[in-house]
Amino acid sequence: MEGVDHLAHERNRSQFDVNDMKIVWAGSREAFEVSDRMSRLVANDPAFRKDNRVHLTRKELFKNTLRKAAYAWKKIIELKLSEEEAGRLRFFVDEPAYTDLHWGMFVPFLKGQGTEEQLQKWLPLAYKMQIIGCYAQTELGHGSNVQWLETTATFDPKTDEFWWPGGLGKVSTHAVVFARLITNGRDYGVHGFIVQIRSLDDHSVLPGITIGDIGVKFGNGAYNTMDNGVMHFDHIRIPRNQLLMRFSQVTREGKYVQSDVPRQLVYGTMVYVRKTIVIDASNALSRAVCIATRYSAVRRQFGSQDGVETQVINYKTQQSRLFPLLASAYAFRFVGEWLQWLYTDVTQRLAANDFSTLPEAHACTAGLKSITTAATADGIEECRKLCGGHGYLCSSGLPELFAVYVPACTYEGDNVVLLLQVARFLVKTVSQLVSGKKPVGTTAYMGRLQHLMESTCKVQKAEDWLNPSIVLEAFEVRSARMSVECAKRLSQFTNQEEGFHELSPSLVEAAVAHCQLIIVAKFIEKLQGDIPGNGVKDQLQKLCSIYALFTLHKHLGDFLSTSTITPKQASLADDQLRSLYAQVRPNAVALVDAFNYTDHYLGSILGRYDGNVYPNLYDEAWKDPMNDTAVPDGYHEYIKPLLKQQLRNSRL
Ligand SMILES: CCCCCCCCCC/C=C\CCCCCC(=O)SCCNC(=O)CCNC(=O)[C@H](O)C(C)(C)COP(=O)(O)OP(=O)(O)OC[C@H]1O[C@@H](n2cnc3c(N)ncnc32)[C@H](O)[C@@H]1OP(=O)(O)O
Ligand SMILES: Cc1cc2nc3c(=O)[nH]c(=O)nc-3n(C[C@H](O)[C@H](O)[C@H](O)COP(=O)(O)OP(=O)(O)OC[C@H]3O[C@@H](n4cnc5c(N)ncnc54)[C@H](O)[C@@H]3O)c2cc1C
Repeated sequence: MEGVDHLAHERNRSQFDVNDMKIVWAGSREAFEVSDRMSRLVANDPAFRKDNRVHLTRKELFKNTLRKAAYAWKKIIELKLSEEEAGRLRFFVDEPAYTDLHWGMFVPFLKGQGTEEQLQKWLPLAYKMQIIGCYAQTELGHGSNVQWLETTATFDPKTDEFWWPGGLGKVSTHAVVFARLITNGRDYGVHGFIVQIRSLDDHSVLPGITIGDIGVKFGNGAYNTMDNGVMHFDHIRIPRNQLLMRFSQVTREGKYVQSDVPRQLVYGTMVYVRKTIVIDASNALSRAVCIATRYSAVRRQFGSQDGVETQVINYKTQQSRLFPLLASAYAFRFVGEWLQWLYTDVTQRLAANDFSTLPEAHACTAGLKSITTAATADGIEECRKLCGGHGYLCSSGLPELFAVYVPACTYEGDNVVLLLQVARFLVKTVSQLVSGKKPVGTTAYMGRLQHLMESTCKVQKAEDWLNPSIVLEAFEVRSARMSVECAKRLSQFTNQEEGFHELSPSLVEAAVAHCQLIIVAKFIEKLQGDIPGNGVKDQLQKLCSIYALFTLHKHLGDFLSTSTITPKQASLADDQLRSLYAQVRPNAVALVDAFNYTDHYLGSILGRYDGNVYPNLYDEAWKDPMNDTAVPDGYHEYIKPLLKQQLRNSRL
C-alpha cells in the first residue's frame, strides 16, 4: 500500500484546474514559484526535521530552535536569498523563534520610526543580524492599555518590569522599549527607544538589567520554542539619540519637539503586524482544513453499501462543519491581500503627509485581526474534532497547530479590546453623518443610510442568494442597522464613556458585523476581477457564497432582529447552502491541494498527500519512546507490588 495515492479518485473528479488555483491562492505566479521552491528546500533538508519536537524537553526544544534558526540564516546567506525568499524559507521552517520578532517587529519598527541617521546606524546591523532585536512593550501590569505603561524614560528613571516580549528571554541583544517620555518635568506619553540589553562580546546581560524566560506556555512544544521574556530595569541610562526620533525629537537641551503628525504613528508597527496576522490566519486555517479534508475523504464509518462504508466527508453534518472553514480560509486569503494593499496605500499617503486614511487602516487591521484569528482558532479546534480520535494525536498535527495559533487571539492586541476600537470608529462615523461628513472606504455604505434603513431583502427563491448584490446589501443593512441602534442607545447616556462601557457587548457585535461585511465585500470584489484558469472562478464563486451564507446562518439572530431578512428568507439561505455543499463536495480535495503544502509543512499523518494514513499511524506509534520496551520503567516499583497485593487479597 505504501506510495499508493489513496486520494487519486478524489483528485480525478475535481472540476477545475488545480495548478491555476495554486496561483490564485499564492497571489501571483512569482509568489507561487518562490513559495514552492522554498517549501521544497525546507522539506528536503533533514536539518529542518520537526516530527521529533513533541519528545523534546523545553531546553532541548529551545536549543533545537536556535540550531534551526542559525542553519536557516546560513542557507539564506549561502544561497543569496532575496528578502521575500528568506521570509518564505522561515515561514516553512514552521517553528516560532526570536527571528519572528527580529524581522517581524524590530526591523519594521526601526524602519517606521527612525530618522535617516538612526536608520544608517541600526538597519545594517539588524539586516546582517549583528544585533538581534525584540519588541518590549507589554509590562507585567499593562498590555492592552498602552497609554498607561509605567516605564518612564527621564533623566531620573525609576525601575519597571516587562513581561512577554518574544526573543527577549534568552536571545536578543537589543530591544525596542516602550516608555513614557518625561523631559523638563512633563510627560509626553509613550515613545519607542532602542536599548542594548546584552553584551555583544559574551551575551551577558548588561548591568542594571535583569532578564529571564517567563516559563512554560500552553501546549506541548508549540510556542515553547520561543523565549518570551521578563525584563527588569534599574536606573538604566541610554543615549538621547536612542529615542526613535522620526516623528518627535528631544533636543540636546531636553526640549521636546513634536512634528506635525498624529501621535498614533508611534503605534505604526502594531498596524503592520496586525495586517500580517490576518494573512497568517489564512495560512493556519488552510493548513488545518487541508488535514481535515484529506482525512475525511480517507476515513470511512457506517453506511455500508456493497461492503464499503461511507467516506465521512459524505455526511452532510461533516460537510456543514468543514466546508464553511474551507470557504473561510479562501475568504481570509483575499481580505488579507486587500489589507496588504490598504497598508501600502496608507504608507504612501503618510509619506506625503496625508493622514486621512489612518483611522480606517487602524480600524480595518484591528477588526480583521480580531475576527480572523478568533475564527481560525475555533476552526483549527473544529478540524481536530472532524478527525475524530486520531485528531487528538500529536501526529495529526492539529494539537500543536492549535497550541501555536491560539495566542494570536491575544497578542498584538486582545481581540475584544481591538473590536471596541472598531466600534468607536463606527459610532464616530454614524455621528458624523449628521454633520454631513461623507463616509469613505469600508464605511462608504453608511453614506446610503436612509436606503439601508428602509430597504427590504429581495430574496424570493433559494437561487436568489447566489446574487452578489443581494448578499452584499443584506450584510450592509445588518451592519448599518446594528451600528445605528448602538449609536441611538448611546445618545441616551449623558456620559458617553459610561454609555460605551454599558453597551460594550452590543458594540462588539456591531463591530463584528462590520468586519464580516468587509470580508464578504472583498471576496465579491475579488471575483469581479479577472481570474484565469479552467473552472477556477466558478469554484471561488461557490466558496464566496458559502462564506456569506454560512456567516448569515451563524448570526441569524442579527439578521432577524434587525429585520434585514425574514425567517422564510433565512430558510431559503439554508437550502442554498446545502446545495452549495453538494457542489463543492467533488472538488474538496483539489481545493485543499491548491494550498500547495508539502507533507513536511503540514506535519500530519492524517493530512498526507497520498492519503496513506493507517500504516503510517501504526508505524508512528511504534516510534514513540514509550514503546522502547514492552515492560515499562516503573513496573517493578509500582505495578508489580500492586498486582501481587491484589493476588494476595483474592486468595484471602
Ligand atoms: C512579529 C511577527 C510578525 C509576523 C506575524 C505573522 C506571523 C504570525 C506568527 C507571529 C509570531 C509571533 C508574533 C507575536 C507578536 C506579538 C507581539 C505583541 O503582542 S507586541 C504588543 C502588542 N500590544 C498591543 O497590541 C496593545 C493593544 N493596545 C493598543 O493597541 C492600544 O493601546 C489601543 C488600540 C487599545 C488604544 O487604546 P486607547 O487608550 O483607547 O487609545 P489611545 O487613547 O491610545 O488612542 C486613541 C486614538 O488613537 C487611535 N488609535 C489607537 N491605536 C491606533 C493605531 N495603531 N493606529 C492609528 N490610530 C490608532 C484610536 O482609534 C483613537 O482615535 P480617535 O480618533 O481619538 O478616536
Ligand atoms: C504568545 C504571546 C506573545 C507575546 N509577545 C509579545 C511581544 O513580543 N512583545 C510585547 O510587548 N508583548 C507581547 N505579548 C503580550 C501581548 O501583546 C498582550 O498580552 C496583549 O496585548 C493583551 O494584553 P494583556 O495581557 O494586558 O491583556 P488584558 O488587557 O489584561 O486582558 C485581560 C482581559 O481583559 C479584557 N479587557 C481588557 N481591557 C478591556 C477593555 N477596555 N474593555 C473590555 N475588556 C477589556 C480582555 O478582553 C481580556 O479578556 C505576547 C503575548 C502572548 C500571549
